[in-house]
Amino acid sequence: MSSSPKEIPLAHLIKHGWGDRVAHAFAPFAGPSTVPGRVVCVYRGQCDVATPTGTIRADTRPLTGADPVCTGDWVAIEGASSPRVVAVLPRSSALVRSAADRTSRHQVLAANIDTVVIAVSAAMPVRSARIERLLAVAWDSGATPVVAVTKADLSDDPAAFAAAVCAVAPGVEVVVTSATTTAGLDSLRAALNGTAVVIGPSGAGKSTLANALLGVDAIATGAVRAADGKGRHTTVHRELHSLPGGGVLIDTPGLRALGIADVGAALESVFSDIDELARRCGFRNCTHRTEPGCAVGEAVDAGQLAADRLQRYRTLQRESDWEASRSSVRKATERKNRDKSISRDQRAMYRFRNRQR
Ligand SMILES: Nc1nc2c(ncn2[C@@H]2O[C@H](COP(=O)(O)OP(=O)(O)OP(=O)(O)O)[C@@H](O)[C@H]2O)c(=O)[nH]1
Ligand SMILES: [Zn+2]
Repeated sequence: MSSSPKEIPLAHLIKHGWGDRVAHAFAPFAGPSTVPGRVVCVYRGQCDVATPTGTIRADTRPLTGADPVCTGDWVAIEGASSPRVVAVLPRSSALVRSAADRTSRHQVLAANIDTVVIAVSAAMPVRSARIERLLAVAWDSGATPVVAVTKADLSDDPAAFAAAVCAVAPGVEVVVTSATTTAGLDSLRAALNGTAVVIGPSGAGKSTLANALLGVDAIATGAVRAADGKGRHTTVHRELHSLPGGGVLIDTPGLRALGIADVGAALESVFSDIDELARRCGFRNCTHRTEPGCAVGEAVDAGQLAADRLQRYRTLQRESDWEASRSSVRKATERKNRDKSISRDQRAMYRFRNRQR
């Protein structure tokens, strides 16, 4: 046995996704009284963190910023009797949405994720725009999206449903599942990699699916209101669980309105079919409206591309551009405020010096 402080028992951390990348990221923070940990659940001013010696509650108030940590973050912890988070390690990926309150702030839904599972209920009609929006956020995170069609047992024709989903999710694996019959669960397990996060609207069956993958009822689930098929927002926290066969799963509360952040390049992945066509347009900066030799327009005319899909692409692009301009305004304001406070500090310092003379 070694007495080196760096020799930490890692079994509990490995279960929560510890690996070479994280070990490397933690190295600069390592110290005799510092341990690594992964944020499992976030509360106001506190969070639950999986550490080498088990999951503990830690204080996040030493950190600055509005939402200093989020579920999935790797952190450095100090203090055995009253543990506190002293640093957040750089994120390898982050699922970000634009704040619903229209402040220009963004909300990080989950960090350090490898797979984004988009839950789409087969008990409801396909909502293309919503799926594309979820895909935009997923691709933008840096992780790989997978669509899990849920509640296949409630659909008359799950295959047709899946085909309609595939049409708006080119290049994305679509797995048809039912937590009730357990159909498709093994295929979904095989599609997961590292840390997976499940997102989707309330009532889509995210928690039920997560429980089925976990093999235990670790997460409370809710009954869907019969009248409108809408969920009641059972899940309140984003919570990280370790999967029995390896890997990690984060369950999230239903996303009612999902504002996209500046997702620029991610839209090319979401609409890779259109992007592919656009490469063949006569003009490089073709807007696919009235230009001659527009391959996108030709595909619409030939019935190969749905006109409404092109329309939704434009809508998301506008929203993303608007978010991009908003965030550059925000950054400029932040800079101005920082400069203001620096000059305030400088004035205070000069006053102080003058008094010393
Ligand atoms: N028939 C059937 N019902 C399901 C299936 N999966 C989930 N449900 C039901 O759908 C309802 C909503 O499921 P939840 O897992 O709570 O949905 P959720 O997406 O986690 O909802 P929020 O926590 O509100 O975001 C519950 O009544 C589940 O029993 C399934 O595979 N088949
Ligand atoms: Zn064009």
